[in-house]
Amino acid sequence: MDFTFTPLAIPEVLLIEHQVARDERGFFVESYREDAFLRAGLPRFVQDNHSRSGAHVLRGLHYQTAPMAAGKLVRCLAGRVYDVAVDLRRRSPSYGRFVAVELTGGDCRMLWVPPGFAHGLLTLEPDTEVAYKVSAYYSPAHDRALRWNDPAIGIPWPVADPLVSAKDRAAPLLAESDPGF
Ligand SMILES: Cc1cn([C@H]2C[C@H](O)[C@@H](COP(=O)(O)OP(=O)(O)O[C@H]3O[C@H](C)C(=O)[C@H](O)[C@H]3O)O2)c(=O)[nH]c1=O
Repeated sequence: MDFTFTPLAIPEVLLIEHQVARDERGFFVESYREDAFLRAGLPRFVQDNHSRSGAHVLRGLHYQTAPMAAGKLVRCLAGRVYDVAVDLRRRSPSYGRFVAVELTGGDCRMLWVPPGFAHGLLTLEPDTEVAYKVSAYYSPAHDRALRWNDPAIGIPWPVADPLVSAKDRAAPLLAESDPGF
């Protein structure tokens, strides 16, 4: 099965689509092939994550600092998410800008969020499940958060008052942070 890798408005962030084998039983996909992803310039992955959330839950904006900066290959398994990547690379022309896509369970699309970007997601339906591969192990010492509703980033989250963890509610603004990329 083939994959297509489409650069978004910030070209390092990719929307990845793949073929689907559908029949009367349902569907089958190859959701990942190392050879195709390495050929597309993505790194190898070392950890798989999976979260389930109720509706209108916002997780993020999160990133890990060097040398544990992690790229994330995000896929929605069930429900619907508004998924966001924020460019934290100081010398990038798109520093502080974001790209957002909506992913739904079974839509067979994934988002590649490279190292150097913060990632956040807002669930739009109950029992939404997201699975994502990461290119660096979780490291609490390098785990950082940015304020989800930082006006300097200006993400138009589709829900005004989502459920956000205490840690994320207390996250610093971009202007108060030094992600170091
Ligand atoms: C990320 C992570 C967390 N944890 C532990 C730490 C906490 O005890 C618990 C929940 O962690 P946290 O509240 O950081 O989980 P999320 O808010 O879903 O954060 C994630 O969601 C946003 C959208 C991301 O992009 C990151 O992958 C990740 O930060 O799992 C682990 O044990 N391993 C891990 O890799």
